[in-house]
Amino acid sequence: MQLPFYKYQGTGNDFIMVDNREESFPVGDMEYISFLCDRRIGIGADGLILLENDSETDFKMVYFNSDGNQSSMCGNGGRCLVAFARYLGIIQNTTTFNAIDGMHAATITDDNRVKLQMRDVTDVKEKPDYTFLDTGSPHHVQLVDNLKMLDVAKEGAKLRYGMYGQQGSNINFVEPNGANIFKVRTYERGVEDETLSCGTGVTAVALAMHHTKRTDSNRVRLHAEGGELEVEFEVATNGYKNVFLIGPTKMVFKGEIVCKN
Ligand SMILES: N[C@@H](CCC[C@H](N)C(=O)O)C(=O)O
Repeated sequence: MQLPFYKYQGTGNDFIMVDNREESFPVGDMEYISFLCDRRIGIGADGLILLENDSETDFKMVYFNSDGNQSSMCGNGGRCLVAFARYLGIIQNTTTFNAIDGMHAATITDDNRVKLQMRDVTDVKEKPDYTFLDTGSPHHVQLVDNLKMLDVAKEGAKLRYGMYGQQGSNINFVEPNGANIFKVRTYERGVEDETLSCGTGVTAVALAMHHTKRTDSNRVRLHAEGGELEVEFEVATNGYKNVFLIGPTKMVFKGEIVCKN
């Protein structure tokens, strides 16, 4: 087996990218996907993304977590896939593509960041200690005092399994860091560990901070462990619309998969 692959990262959330327009990738093989994402015996990544043909838009995004399961929307992965589509010559600086949560529009800005439209959010559940919302993937958002010292892998796993069971949720811990700026660390389901950044996660944090009146701005900066992202949005009658996730992406290497597992 000889299969070209590319590796991208967006604020430290890293992905194996495969151009699957000719349908050569073994899509149903979970074990193979988790092997490729394994950081010791495989390539290593938080997830694997296939770029496929789509009849309605420029391309289709098919996303797998590093455990090999196909999952819900990945914001950083979507941004990286837009950069990959431009690299492949499929698009120029604007695009629409289909993903598991519907159609997304995106633009590559003059400073080379990818601005990705996320789905509208209509249901924000505000609880005394946390907020829960779905920004394409499910997210628990919780304020903490000493984010730097928090054992995110341990505390995230406790909540992910304890509160949300087998289906799970991603868990975001947040600390305000100035006007309209928040520090975020995320435990990702499907990676079952802390990742350096989560795009749907920081989007959820920005909306949750606005909903709970910790910011009144509709443009919020988020400091993830792997870099800075911005989220813009408009308030709608029943939630949020025109939600955009903005940040850098980078191709870090390309190679060839030469074995099965
Ligand atoms: N890293 C992603 C989120 C990927 C999906 C998540 N692990 C899940 O299964 O819900 C992002 O950037 O949004």
